[in-house]
Amino acid sequence: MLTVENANLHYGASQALRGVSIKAEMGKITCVLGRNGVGKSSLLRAIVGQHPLSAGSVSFNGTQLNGMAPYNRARQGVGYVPQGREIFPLLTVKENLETGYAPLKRSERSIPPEIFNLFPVLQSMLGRRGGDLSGGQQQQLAIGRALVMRPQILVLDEPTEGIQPSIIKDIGRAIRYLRDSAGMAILLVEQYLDFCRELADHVYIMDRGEIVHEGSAETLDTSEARRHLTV
Ligand SMILES: Nc1ncnc2c1ncn2[C@@H]1O[C@H](COP(=O)(O)OP(=O)(O)OP(=O)(O)O)[C@@H](O)[C@H]1O
Repeated sequence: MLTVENANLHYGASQALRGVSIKAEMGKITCVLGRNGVGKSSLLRAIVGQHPLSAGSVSFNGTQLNGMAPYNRARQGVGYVPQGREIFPLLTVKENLETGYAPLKRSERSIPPEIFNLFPVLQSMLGRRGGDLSGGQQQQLAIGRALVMRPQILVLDEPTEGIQPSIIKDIGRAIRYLRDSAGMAILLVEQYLDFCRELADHVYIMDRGEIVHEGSAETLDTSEARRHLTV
């Protein structure tokens, strides 16, 4: 289980997270909903080690991650799909996937065939440049790259952003498969309420750097959620 406790995060004098506590259980999909600028990406950056917390803690399956470099968090099993996907446009699809090898030992460096079962388009485009792929294909590539290191938790930053509905369905299916077959923990942040409701087991709503609501996806009060999602 991933546990974030009483997390504060600052950019200079401006505070982006205020006492945030969340949990993401193994074999469950946890979604943090919130509109633009409420601190969702900051929370994920703190979890993967791209920005330090000014107070609070992050732990995964009992190991404290605070102060640990991002590549060591990856070795602990934390996989990350950043907002905007961050695909290398001039590298091929295969080379982009191979960048996921970095935290692995030499003997472990292979692309799990499961990635191509989840996203067949990646296999058919292995030799194409990342920059030639559509936004949806790039999102599938970014998820594939994170899976190369065989994570135990997958952390995704707005996986539906700017993506056509058919590919959103494929991504939802892949996320469910990872939860059900591998017992992976999935933590995703989203603004897209329906995607979150259909997919998540547990939902948090974030507003202005704070968690303002928490509960199971089934009991989520959608009008309350929408109130926090509209400006
Ligand atoms: N590098 C930075 N330097 C200064 N302020 C930042 C930085 N990154 C984010 N912020 C500010 O921190 C707050 C939270 O931003 P964050 O990106 O975490 O929100 P978000 O909910 O992920 O929004 P979005 O969906 O737009 O990414 C915002 O007010 C934002 O302007």
